[in-house]
Amino acid sequence: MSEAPFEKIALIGIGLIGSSIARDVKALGLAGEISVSTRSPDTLKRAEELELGTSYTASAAEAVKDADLVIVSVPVGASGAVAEQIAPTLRKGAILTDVGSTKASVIAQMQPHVPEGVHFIPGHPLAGTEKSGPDAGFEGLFAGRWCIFTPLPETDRTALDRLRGFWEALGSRVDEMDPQHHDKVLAIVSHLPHIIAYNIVGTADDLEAVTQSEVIKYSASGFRDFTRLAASDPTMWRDVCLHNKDAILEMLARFSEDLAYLQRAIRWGEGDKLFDLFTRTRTIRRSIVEAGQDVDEPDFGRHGAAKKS
Ligand SMILES: NC(=O)C1=CN([C@@H]2O[C@H](COP(=O)(O)OP(=O)(O)OC[C@H]3O[C@@H](n4cnc5c(N)ncnc54)[C@H](O)[C@@H]3O)[C@@H](O)[C@H]2O)C=CC1
Ligand SMILES: O=C(O)C(=O)Cc1ccc(O)cc1
Repeated sequence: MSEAPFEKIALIGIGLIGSSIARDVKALGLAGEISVSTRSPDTLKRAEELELGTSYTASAAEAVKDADLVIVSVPVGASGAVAEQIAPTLRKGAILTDVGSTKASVIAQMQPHVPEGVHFIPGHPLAGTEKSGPDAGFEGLFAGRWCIFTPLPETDRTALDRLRGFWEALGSRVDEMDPQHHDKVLAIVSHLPHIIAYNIVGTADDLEAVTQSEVIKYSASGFRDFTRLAASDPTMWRDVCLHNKDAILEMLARFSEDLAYLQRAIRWGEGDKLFDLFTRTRTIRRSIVEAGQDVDEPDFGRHGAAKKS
């Protein structure tokens, strides 16, 4: 029998992302042991019922002992506290990574606690859903999706290649980026769409002239797409907003300017302006579909692509 690439993987946080990683690690035999730790006793119990790991503990410090790979999958606002808890028991030579949706803030919170000899490689898989908790995870979530690393200048290349191999085994494609650039890119492609969704659904809920039951009864598919995003985890998205504040505010300012342009064009009946914008945006959608990034298409990236050699 061939040896697993990692002796022991510690998963700190076992919600949608942590539990999806656990399912893949198990299915693909990537670790000899999987220790699971999370703050909430109910979640830890559920992870055990789902047999996501080989050991379970409420103590993150206990979980990381002897682990050669530690993956922190908690809301970004909790990353600093987790790093502080695990610092004293991290094994020398271990790889420490995370999956947080913002990177500059996670680095600022975690790096000061990382002991000498531990390889800290911040990461972000661009894969997920609006659901949360250990039951929401599934095998193959990361297949065909990007995982972005935002390594520090001093990051050890051998450790980085090892972590790259891990994500590639899960079926992901890996890219590297500067953390500030990551935060700007994600602000427009992920954070703003969620904020817009929360806002439009909130606006619909606040209307006096249209009842809530009418919104539900007549919701067209466009509105339904927004409600899916607006059902995303409130803790996670509160943290994303607070921890990528500058980039989000910058993108929101641009968005508001462009919205004012549209508003003006509608007010003054400038159909050509509307038509030109709507034509330009169509090509973006077509490029996404052509690049194979349209995961809403049935069966894309969901069924065992990670298992293909
Ligand atoms: N949900 C998504 O689609 C994606 C989320 N992410 C990022 O992944 C991370 C985890 O997100 P999800 O798995 O979706 O969240 P989740 O809500 O499903 O799970 C979060 C886990 O963290 C634990 N936790 C919370 N605070 C903690 C603390 N202080 N100490 C220890 N454990 C704690 C919870 O008990 C739970 O096990 C977040 O940083 C998020 O930004 C990244 C890509 C996609
Ligand atoms: O559910 C969706 O459409 C998402 O966009 C999931 C998602 C949420 C947060 C991330 O940092 C990455 C992916």
